[in-house]
Amino acid sequence: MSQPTSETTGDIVQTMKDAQERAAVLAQALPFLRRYAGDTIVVKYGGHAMVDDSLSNAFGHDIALLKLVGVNPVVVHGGGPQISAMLNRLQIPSTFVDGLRVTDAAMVDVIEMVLAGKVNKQVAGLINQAGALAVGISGKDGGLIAARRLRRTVRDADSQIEQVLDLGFVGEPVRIDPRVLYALSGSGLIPVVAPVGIGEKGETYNINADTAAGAIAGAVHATRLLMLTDVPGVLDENGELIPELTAEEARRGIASGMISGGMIPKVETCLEAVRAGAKAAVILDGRVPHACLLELFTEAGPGTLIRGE
Ligand SMILES: Nc1ncnc2c1ncn2[C@@H]1O[C@H](COP(=O)(O)OP(=O)(O)O)[C@@H](O)[C@H]1O
Ligand SMILES: CC(=O)N[C@@H](CCC(=O)OP(=O)(O)O)C(=O)O
Repeated sequence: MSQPTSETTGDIVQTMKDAQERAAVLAQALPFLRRYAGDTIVVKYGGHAMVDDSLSNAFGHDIALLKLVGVNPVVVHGGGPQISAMLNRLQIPSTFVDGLRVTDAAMVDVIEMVLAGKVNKQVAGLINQAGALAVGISGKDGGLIAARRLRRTVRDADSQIEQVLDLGFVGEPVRIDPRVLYALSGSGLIPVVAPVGIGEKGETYNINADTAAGAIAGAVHATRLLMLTDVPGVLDENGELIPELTAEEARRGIASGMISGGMIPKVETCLEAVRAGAKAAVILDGRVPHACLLELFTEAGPGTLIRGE
């Protein structure tokens, strides 16, 4: 009988070590698996995160795994870059106010096609390919997101007169009817929601995906709202990650300018979600592979946690 060479012995030792490390990670996850069993976790999946194939596949696997271990994930996706690409092809220019795309009647048709069509099916497909069953719907299905025209006001610096801005068919959720989510989740399926809402007269509204995810997380009393973004979380003046932020600290951070730009609506959405009924919200780095699993099932919890007051 031939003796294994030292190289193959080394390989075997390494394989055993890898397996032991994996087993240790699984064992560490057990208390977290118990903690979240049967809970609803809302995950906001942004359009930028979708363009990297290996990250997208890891995301699909994470969501499928959550369902398999007894958690009820609800995915709310964005699609800003995908909408911009289609509008560019159609030579329709976009303008943004405070990160919101000003949306006229012609644009809202294109936006609904992109969000509730291509992107919605693509995200559901990622999860399906990972072995779970996801169903793509829009906020118009089952009356999930009743919306109205968003009213934005700005104050003129000189005259101090307030002006109402017309953002067209940009909507804000007024009522969430979660029955369609419960029906799907209760049947072993994973709802994947496009952030499109329906108005009183049947008109369609384009809703910022963060806002839609926050409203849904509040309405279903989600245990966690996970907001995947392109930074490690909320950073302080020195660029260090803030692991936990109270509502008061968040308000001070916005007032001082420490929290600015796109992070303002994100933090405000988290505050609104916990006010409305979510237990906590986490802003975390979607560029890290398996960010959702790391957040939920390890001590490391890599992002910024925002709890209710
Ligand atoms: N204190 C802060 N901590 C982290 N990011 C911040 C902070 N203040 C402003 N930002 C900016 O907010 C951005 C995240 O918001 P946004 O670009 O709208 O995210 P997304 O496209 O994922 O929705 C970060 O890339 C960063 O440039
Ligand atoms: C009103 C508004 O701005 N709606 C967004 C909807 C998509 C979105 O929010 O996508 P991300 O999460 O990928 O940015 C838009 O038109 O781009």
